Amino acid sequence: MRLHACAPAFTCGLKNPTDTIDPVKNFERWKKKYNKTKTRVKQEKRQKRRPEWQVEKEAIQRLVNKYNEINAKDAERFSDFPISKNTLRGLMEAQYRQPTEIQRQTIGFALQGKDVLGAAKTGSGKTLAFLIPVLECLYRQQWTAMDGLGALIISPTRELAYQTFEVLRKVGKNHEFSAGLIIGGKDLKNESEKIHRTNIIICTPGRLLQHMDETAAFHASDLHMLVLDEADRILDMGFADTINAIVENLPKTRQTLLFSATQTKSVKDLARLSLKDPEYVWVHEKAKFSTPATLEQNYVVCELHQKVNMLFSFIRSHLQKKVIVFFACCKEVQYLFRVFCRLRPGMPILALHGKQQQMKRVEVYNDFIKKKNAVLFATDIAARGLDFPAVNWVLQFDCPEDANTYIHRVGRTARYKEGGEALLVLLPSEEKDMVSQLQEKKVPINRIQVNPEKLTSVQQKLEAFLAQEKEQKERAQRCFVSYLRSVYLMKNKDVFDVFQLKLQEYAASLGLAVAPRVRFLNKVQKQRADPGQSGGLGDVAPHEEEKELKSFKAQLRGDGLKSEAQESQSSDEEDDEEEDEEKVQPALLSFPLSLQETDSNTIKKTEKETKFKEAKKVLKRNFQVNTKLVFTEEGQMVQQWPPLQRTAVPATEGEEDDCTSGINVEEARERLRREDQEFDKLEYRLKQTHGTLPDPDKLHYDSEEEDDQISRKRPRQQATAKPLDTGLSLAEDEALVLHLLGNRS
Ligand SMILES: Nc1ncnc2c1ncn2[C@@H]1O[C@H](COP(=O)(O)OP(=O)(O)OP(=O)(O)O)[C@@H](O)[C@H]1O
Repeated sequence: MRLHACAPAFTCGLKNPTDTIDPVKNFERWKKKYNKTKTRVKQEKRQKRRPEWQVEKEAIQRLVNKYNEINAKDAERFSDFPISKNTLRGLMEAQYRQPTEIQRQTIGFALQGKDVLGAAKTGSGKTLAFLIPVLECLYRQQWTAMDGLGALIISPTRELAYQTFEVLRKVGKNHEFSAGLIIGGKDLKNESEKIHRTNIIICTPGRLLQHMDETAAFHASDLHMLVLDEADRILDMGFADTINAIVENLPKTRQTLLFSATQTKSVKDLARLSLKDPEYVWVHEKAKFSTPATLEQNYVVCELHQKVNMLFSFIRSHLQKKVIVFFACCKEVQYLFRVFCRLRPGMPILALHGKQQQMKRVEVYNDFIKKKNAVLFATDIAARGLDFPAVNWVLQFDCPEDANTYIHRVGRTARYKEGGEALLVLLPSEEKDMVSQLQEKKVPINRIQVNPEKLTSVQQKLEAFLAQEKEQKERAQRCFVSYLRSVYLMKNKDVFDVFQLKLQEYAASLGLAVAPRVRFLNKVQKQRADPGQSGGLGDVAPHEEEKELKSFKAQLRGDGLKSEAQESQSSDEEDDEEEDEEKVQPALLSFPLSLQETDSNTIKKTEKETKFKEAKKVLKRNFQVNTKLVFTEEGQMVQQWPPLQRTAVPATEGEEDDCTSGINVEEARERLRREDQEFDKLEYRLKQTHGTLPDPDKLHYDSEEEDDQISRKRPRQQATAKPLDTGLSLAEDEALVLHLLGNRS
């Protein structure tokens, strides 16, 4: 018997044949199962009768109970973290399955409610590292539209804010929260109506502060989480006041997350944000290099007057690549973009800088994302955080301000396990100190040689363009002055020395026959020669000079942040003009995360209608239709924009024809000389009247408008010569007009 009793242990689950035929035992087994199912069904019914929020609350509690058990080391998938089903589904649908290192190491701390300072190389996935905790934080609180602002994400640039908003839309689409993008624009009223119902705000600092100051219904007293993306940039001296003022309006109980690729542990910064025992997560602190391993980095030393030729030659030899070229200031981008379009290197050229109006910036951003091969001319506005897919090359045409800026710029390529190449162009005077700075920051960079004989010279062509187009010449002059000013304002005088630059050669390389007068340099030179003289730049107190320097640099780079921060006080005529343009655009995109697709579709629809209407208007406006359309070998239409404009100096006989049959360089030079004479005469006359020469920057102030905007200040006859901006490229416009004309005839 005993043996029998033990038998099941040895039979390994084999049933006793007598069981199957014993009806009593069978019945008991059935009854047991039946009772179990009955209780489960009863429980489920009871559960269903309970309100949804209560069920959710229990689910939340189950998640929260697991927070203390989070083991970052073992988390191989997002589902290994105790995060809500809605977030997990959003991540899966966006094809995010395994967390990256920075995500693995920070999500746990953030879920536990700790303040986090996260730093990891560029392209390592910092955005999700803060977006997931933001969604989970509000989910935990069962946040609703009625609760107002729950999380605030501050970005240094509008582009980065826009990009973060897009990622949030993707991963947060299964949640019910509303999200808003506040990145400038003047339509405060429209924003004010929605802002108090927005749960997650992604913003640039200036605009947010404006709402805090001016929108009565808006308050952040219930804020649970503050995120500073690219924290070191936001906490930079130039933005300190804005951040201080914002933080004053936030509750002290909030949780704070700071992320950047180049983070400092500056005690001052942390005190400003009142962080509470923050967790420092520096993923690549012990890494041999501070840039991605898949990034190949080189530099060349090139004379200033050879840089434009080098850029052209570089582009010509990388026609099938996606390239970003970084410049020191907006006016360089504006000028070189235009002339490079006209040089037709054989690939699409785009430009992104802070003087463009917001819609244009977004359009360029999206355009560049879509393109397979293209070159983007940009200021440092594009240096941080932007995630352009498949960028092969980053070329730094102008030396970056410091090693951190270098790291962020090159970080636009070699993102998330991809490869990339970076080339830094240095002047002989910049080489020694910049290279040692980079080595200090653990940037592996090698010098390579460029054979000067292999460079294609474009100087003559530029001279010819400037001879044909007065506006272009003015742009070249402003580019010249702005570049020098940007060099002069650089803090690190060991790297940047404006007095070592050969001005005449540089001017010539831009196509200018004569180097424009640079008033501030003359002033400094005088000051140097006669240090006792008062009223010069040397009189400025050091800290004031620094402040001025910071603010001016922000303007030069056109990084949007500073101009936003000081929007209301800006005395810069150009910015005013631009902000007026922005008035017509809604600056707040606010709607539940799941509904956003519909809204963007509506915007597109209306855009299309107006393009057609505008094209019809173009027909009525003596549009020049007999213009050559040029295609590359791959069949892509070559940009014909910007259109030609006539010079102020009347052309001699025969010169007119040159526009269509190529460029007569000699005649163009002659014209340029005559124009310079005219310019000198004008200067002389002005000097007679005012006693001092005008600043070339100010003299041409009114032509500083948006790239493809029609200047409201330009003389009438020039304004009519400009084509109407239809929102299409000129080539597309022309094709459309030709098509319409064809239909009429
Ligand atoms: N877990 C993940 N799985 C797959 N791809 C990811 C993951 N996390 C991020 N990525 C992708 O990696 C790329 C870089 O991410 P992200 O822009 O967040 O980097 P970053 O660290 O913020 O870079 P930067 O310092 O330049 O701002 C993006 O294209 C993103 O979609």
